[in-house]
Amino acid sequence: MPVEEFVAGWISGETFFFLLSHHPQWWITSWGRLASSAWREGPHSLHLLVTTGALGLVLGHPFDTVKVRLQTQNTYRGIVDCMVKTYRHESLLGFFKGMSFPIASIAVVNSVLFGVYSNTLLVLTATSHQERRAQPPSYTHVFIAGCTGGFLQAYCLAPFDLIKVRLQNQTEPRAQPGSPPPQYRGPVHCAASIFQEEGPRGLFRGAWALTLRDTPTLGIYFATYEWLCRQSTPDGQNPSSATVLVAGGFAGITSWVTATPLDVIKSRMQMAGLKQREYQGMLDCMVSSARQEGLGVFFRGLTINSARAFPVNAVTFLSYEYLLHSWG
Ligand SMILES: CN(C)C(=N)NCCC[C@H](N)C(=O)O
Repeated sequence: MPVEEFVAGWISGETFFFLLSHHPQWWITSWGRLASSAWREGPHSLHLLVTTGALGLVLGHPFDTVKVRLQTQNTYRGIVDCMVKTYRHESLLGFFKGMSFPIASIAVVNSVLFGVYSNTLLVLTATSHQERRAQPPSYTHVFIAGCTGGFLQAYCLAPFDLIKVRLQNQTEPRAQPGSPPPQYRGPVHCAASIFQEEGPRGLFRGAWALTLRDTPTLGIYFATYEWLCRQSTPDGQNPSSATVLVAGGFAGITSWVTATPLDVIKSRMQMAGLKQREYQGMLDCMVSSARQEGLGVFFRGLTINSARAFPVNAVTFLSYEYLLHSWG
């Protein structure tokens, strides 16, 4: 099993926005050279990539917080209203609630996703990453491998995602003397409280909706990426950095557009019993949400999530591809 697929997934999971936050001209042209020279230069520069990559998640997190709040709370009239209210009541810090667990888990989650995807393709097509440009896999194989990666990553992601969503939904301002403290004091307290109150299964609340969200949409994610790369690359050649960025960005948007209805249900199931009413199950959540708020409820957070998905996934694919090429 090619271990480098997991390592590339790990590192690309940590490099979101790294170059966006430094020199925008670099990430279009020479991210590959930078990543491969970082690898050759050894652990020190890789460490630099990993730590600065965390900055990417920090920059993307405010968009995610607005998305989660729009999906689970009915107090906002739209993106701007949510931003203004969050800023007024909670200051800039409000946008960064629940960020530490995603930072801690992104490397694990992405290495499972990209590693399982790539190894499933290896099993299905008997071609390694290096051979795949000369002998491209069929879209059916790409789709199946993506679904398999999505299915397995969902289980790694579920507890981290639950804690993120619970913390993002705490709208209390920073603790003032005399004011009631928020329900959760931080991610560890949140995890411990859920564990104590509901047992280990409680940490997997919403996991079914998450699995149903990620299994087909990650198939779509990888198939879109492959299709866009092949459209703009001569046969047998590797796609250019610009192609990888654009294909990765659009793959992110396409998969999130298709994932949004179940993303809304997943977030609501994760909040059930707290700010939301309890649901009998996923179907009950879907039906009662649609009855009370109309079909538009299934597209809440779509715009802001698409804006976030393009840069995040463009850079993820670029770093993943180039790390693999620089080793191969
Ligand atoms: C539609 N889905 C679930 C995905 N495309 N997931 C894979 C990309 C996840 C990336 N860290 C992001 O947050 O966009």
